[in-house]
Amino acid sequence: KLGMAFKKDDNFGEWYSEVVVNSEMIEYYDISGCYILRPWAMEIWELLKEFFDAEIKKLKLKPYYFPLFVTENVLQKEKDHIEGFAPEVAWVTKSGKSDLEAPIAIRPTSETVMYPYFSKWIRSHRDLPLRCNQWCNVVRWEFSNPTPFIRSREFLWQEGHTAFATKEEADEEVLQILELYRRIYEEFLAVPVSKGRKSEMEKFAGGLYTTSVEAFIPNTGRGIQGATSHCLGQNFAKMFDITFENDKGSRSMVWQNSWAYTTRSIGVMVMTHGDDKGLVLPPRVAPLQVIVIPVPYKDVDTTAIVNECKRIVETLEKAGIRADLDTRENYSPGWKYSHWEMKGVPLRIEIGPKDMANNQARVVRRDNGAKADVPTADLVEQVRVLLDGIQENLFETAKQKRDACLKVVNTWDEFIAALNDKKFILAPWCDEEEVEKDVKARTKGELGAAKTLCTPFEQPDLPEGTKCFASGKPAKKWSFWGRSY
Ligand SMILES: O=C1CCCN[C@@H]1CCCn1cnc2ccccc2c1=O
Repeated sequence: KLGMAFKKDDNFGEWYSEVVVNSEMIEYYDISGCYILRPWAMEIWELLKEFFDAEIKKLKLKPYYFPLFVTENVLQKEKDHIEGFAPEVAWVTKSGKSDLEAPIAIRPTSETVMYPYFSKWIRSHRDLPLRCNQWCNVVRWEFSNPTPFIRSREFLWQEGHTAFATKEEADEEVLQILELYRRIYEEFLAVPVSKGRKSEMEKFAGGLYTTSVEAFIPNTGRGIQGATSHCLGQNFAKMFDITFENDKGSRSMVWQNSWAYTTRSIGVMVMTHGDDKGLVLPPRVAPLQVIVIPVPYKDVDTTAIVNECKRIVETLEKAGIRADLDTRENYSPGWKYSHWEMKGVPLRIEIGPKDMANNQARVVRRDNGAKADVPTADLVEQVRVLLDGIQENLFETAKQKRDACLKVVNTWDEFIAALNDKKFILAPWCDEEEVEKDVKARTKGELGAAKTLCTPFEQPDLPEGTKCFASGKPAKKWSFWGRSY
């Protein structure tokens, strides 16, 4: 498939669907909200997993795999965590023609699957900290508009579940994991995010507090939660009787965390960097960083050109660069340029007779189209410099675009104007939940209501007497507000 039918700034939804399909990341499936993840997506997921897994192993996380299924009564165990989510739970009710005795739920998350066993495994403080991570799929049978990677009824994630003897240890880990999520987004996906704390209304109801990294999509003017790291306090310990014998010989409840990032992160990257030629991949997550294309010429020795391409690919691969060549004879060089641009490959190397004669390679950047003739002797070094330059340029460009959407407001009218202008809003808030609910009520409409996205850890100065933009009461903090995914 060559060329895009939709432009990013004209029809974002159609553009996005076209990019994820034409770049061969996604194949649509015949069940709504379910998608096939093809190698071009899975290889990105695997590159992120490689980084994250290595980092959490340094934090002493151990790999587990728990069952996909959970019984009804165990799922209902923690009331406030389930309330509101119940409609999304998918149930198995039959096997073959016969009904199951009792319906079995498919995990939408694994707290209730795991914690009865945490209770069994944790006896004394010597069993702590317990640090459990699993890479798996979860199912949430949502009904709002399904979007590849961003909102699907099944998705892949990692979920970490940890238990500590003290709140201090839990508090520390919440932030260590949140920093890893920031690195996933900013250092790998080249997407700027804001670290902060969710409001009492937006947090995970079953927990004590929720922190998150929040991204923003300028084209739609919507915030999007990138990843989340909760301190659960002792709520689940109470429900599932997860206690340990403390040094006074009595029993104490553990302090727990749970945290996750999902395949949604890939969708955020696509939305952030993609352009009207298709996907644009940050080199650190590109399954292929360099594509080498022979440009044969009539009555010129094509074999020599193809051999030079092979030599270049081998040299790059030996240097740890993910490279390949496209020698398909039934496609023109021009067709190949468009094809690999659609797939977002960061660098293209063209080798024609002139390049051969001059012992050079024509190197073309996907992010800004810049072309350079590089002596083949310097190729590895120059490719590394270019790949780092692309990674940096994509992040800086995304950061500038996101910051250009940021609007600081002080009054309701400014807030509404900014909301209608698709801005990422920073506003002084009195921190009252009634006001949060009121803002939702006053902004609901077909685009969805505005809500708090997070209260950023980095708080701008809040002068004495600053008033809440919505209630006029004394403001207590600056918070990010906006419509969201
Ligand atoms: O975020 C995380 C991080 C990873 C572990 N789980 C927590 C909290 C999940 C919250 N949640 C989200 N959707 C749900 C859907 C159905 C049932 C339950 C739930 C549910 O508990």
